[in-house]
Amino acid sequence: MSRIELNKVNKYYDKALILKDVDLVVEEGDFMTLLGPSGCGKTTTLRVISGLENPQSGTVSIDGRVVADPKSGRFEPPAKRDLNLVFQSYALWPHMTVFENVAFGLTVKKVPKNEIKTNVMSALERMQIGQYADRYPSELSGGQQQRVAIARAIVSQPKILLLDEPLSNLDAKLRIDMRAELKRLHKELKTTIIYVTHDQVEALTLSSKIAVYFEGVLTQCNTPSEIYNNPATLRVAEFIGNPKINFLSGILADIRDNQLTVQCSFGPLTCKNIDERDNDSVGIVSESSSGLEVTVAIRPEDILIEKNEQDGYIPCCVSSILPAGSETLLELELANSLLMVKEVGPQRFDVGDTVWVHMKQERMNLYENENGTLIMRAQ
Ligand SMILES: Nc1ncnc2c1ncn2[C@@H]1O[C@H](COP(=O)(O)OP(=O)(O)OP(=O)(O)O)[C@@H](O)[C@H]1O
Repeated sequence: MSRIELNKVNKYYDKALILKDVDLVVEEGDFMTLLGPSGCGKTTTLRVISGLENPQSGTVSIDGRVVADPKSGRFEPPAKRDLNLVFQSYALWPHMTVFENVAFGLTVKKVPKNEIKTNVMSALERMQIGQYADRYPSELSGGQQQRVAIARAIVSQPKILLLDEPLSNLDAKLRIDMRAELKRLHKELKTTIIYVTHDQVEALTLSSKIAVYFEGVLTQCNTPSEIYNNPATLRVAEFIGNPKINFLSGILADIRDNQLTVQCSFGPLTCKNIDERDNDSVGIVSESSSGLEVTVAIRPEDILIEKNEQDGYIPCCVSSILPAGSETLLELELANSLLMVKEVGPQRFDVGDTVWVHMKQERMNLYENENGTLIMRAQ
């Protein structure tokens, strides 16, 4: 187990600034996922942590030991950082058997032969590929090769495992199987894992923490449930969740008696006032905020839908229906907005129906339009 800390890390490739003042703490035993769109700097962060790249400024520390600090010229090479990196491409040696591939690092370190055998077989068994020890990589499926790559990374029992999109070459079913195996592996080995993906489902399923990046800026780092329920910015809210979160824009109209009213094109929406909530990271909504242009964000599963008129419900028209087995997605027209609603269970409505919706007050997040930041969080 190990703790990793990045402090104000800036990384340039040529003149392009790729990582911008990145502060990131990965606690011992964390399964930290770096999540973000293509090109946002996830792999670069892994490379800086591993020592394959040196930042131009800022520091990288492992267990309190500074391993990179351009200011003082300190730079510890990858081999001394007690970590292992698995790339998206498995990079197995084609002329070596599975056993030899996994044993390679230990052989180079001149570990005694019987110890190598025990450790390699234990890593292969852990990845459930012991029976393939004598095969060559070309005789294995993509998923099996991926397991060999992970076995090779864990055989030396590194304190830190860095995984760069390790499941991206697998088909959908294998990805799900391998996710479960990675989760089990993390639980068993208790290694600190830093995992790169642009697949949000993977991130939400596997991680103890998620760091969301956009264009080299670390925008939010928190638990999967906090990232999902209380995204720090409109951009994080839009990026996380499938189907996408609903945004309803309006003007902050009234703040009183712990009630906050946003005037939207279809009428007023009432949310609970921040006074009832205690989170320092959220901006304060005061009476002087009246008139502010804001966006209410609410997830499709947090909207109740009824066939008949109900007190406090808003009428909408069903514009499209997407049945998806155990759930149904409905697109509703609400004034000039479209609202996506997720209903568990079979389809109850038809296109053209008038339905009545209720948005759960306690599930609404409120963002200031000007800078896109969260000013009032859902509970
Ligand atoms: N060796 C390099 N030289 C120059 N630019 C690079 C180099 N490596 C990466 N970049 C650029 O740095 C940016 C961040 O790349 P990085 O690989 O960290 O992104 P990523 O978030 O991992 O993306 P992806 O999800 O597509 O793998 C990209 O714009 C990329 O083109």
